Amino acid sequence: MSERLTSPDKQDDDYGEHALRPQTLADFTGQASLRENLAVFIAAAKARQEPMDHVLFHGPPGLGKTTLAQIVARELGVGFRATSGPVLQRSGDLAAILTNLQPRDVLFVDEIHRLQPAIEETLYPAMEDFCLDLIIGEGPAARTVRIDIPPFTLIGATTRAGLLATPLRDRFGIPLRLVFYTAEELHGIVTRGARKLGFALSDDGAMEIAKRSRGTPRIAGRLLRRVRDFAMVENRVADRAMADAALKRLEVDELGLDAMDRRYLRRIAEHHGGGPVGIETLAAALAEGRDTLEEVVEPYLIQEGLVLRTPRGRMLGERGWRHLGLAPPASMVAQLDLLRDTDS
Ligand SMILES: Nc1ncnc2c1ncn2[C@@H]1O[C@H](COP(=O)(O)OP(=O)(O)OP(=O)(O)O)[C@@H](O)[C@H]1O
Ligand SMILES: [Mg+2]
Repeated sequence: MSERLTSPDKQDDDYGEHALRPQTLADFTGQASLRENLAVFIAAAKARQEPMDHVLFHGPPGLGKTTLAQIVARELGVGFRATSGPVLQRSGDLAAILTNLQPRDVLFVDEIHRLQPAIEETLYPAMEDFCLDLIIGEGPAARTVRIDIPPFTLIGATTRAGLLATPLRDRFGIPLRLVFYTAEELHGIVTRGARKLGFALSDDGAMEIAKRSRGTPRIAGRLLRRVRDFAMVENRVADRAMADAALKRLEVDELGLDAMDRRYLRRIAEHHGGGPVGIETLAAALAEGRDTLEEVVEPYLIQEGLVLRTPRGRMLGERGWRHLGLAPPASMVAQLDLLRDTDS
């Protein structure tokens, strides 16, 4: 997919993110209940001087999974080692990492739903009993030796918890789901970010960015940096009008949707009468990967009621019709009412 300003996916120019990344749990805005739970587990593990139980962070991209993993290690006062599902190619790679950990260290595995099956198998005894089953030799002479590894905390992150094998998912004692941020929370994040970047952003300017960030801190940070560019060049304080003008020029609309989102919504409205339409059909028509639609485009549209996921495919929600400036056909209104009734 081409680089979209409002895509929650990580992009090349996001190196600017590091400056904004919160370093402690207290510094981390939003995800209140998740944060409270984590604080308890961290305190308990520290008091017992044991490794914390394994944690799985799942939720849409850009909500803070990697950030939280780093914070957990820092708060526990242990080392942090990071790798990812696609990077780990051989069991030996994983064994090398595991045997080199210090006791109670955090091993962070990003995109854990993309682990090779053989590596998953290696991980099971490591997670459960802190040991590895190594195969020594080849052919009939091959034998397995079990070796101990330092007790550690595995922190997995995934945008697709549904794709995790059940035995793997079950081995995480602490599964935590991240949710989209409210505009108020993003307002706080944006305000703090502006302060860190040392630029003048008014309160309503911050709110304008917050409301258009698709509930996602990564996008908020990105929009903040772009608005700052405009403010610098025009030598103005970034207030609401300034932020609005900048975001309009970047084709980010009032709901934070960009051209891709609107293309997706319009496709359902104009070619499928509001749906239901299958995800594969949509992906082909929009020339996008199904994964991208499901992981990156749809979660926010669904959460905002612009799109509904039904057993028979995607439907445009009432809000989706309105956002396009269209009225849903009468037959569609009846269907949507029905769906709403079964929902509640
Ligand atoms: N609660 C927060 N407060 C302030 N900034 C945040 C918060 N959560 C995330 N961020 C910012 O958003 C950026 C993206 O967060 P992060 O990389 O942790 O997301 P992620 O969930 O790991 O995404 P992905 O699924 O793409 O790996 C961070 O660099 C950080 O600057
Ligand atoms: Mg991440």
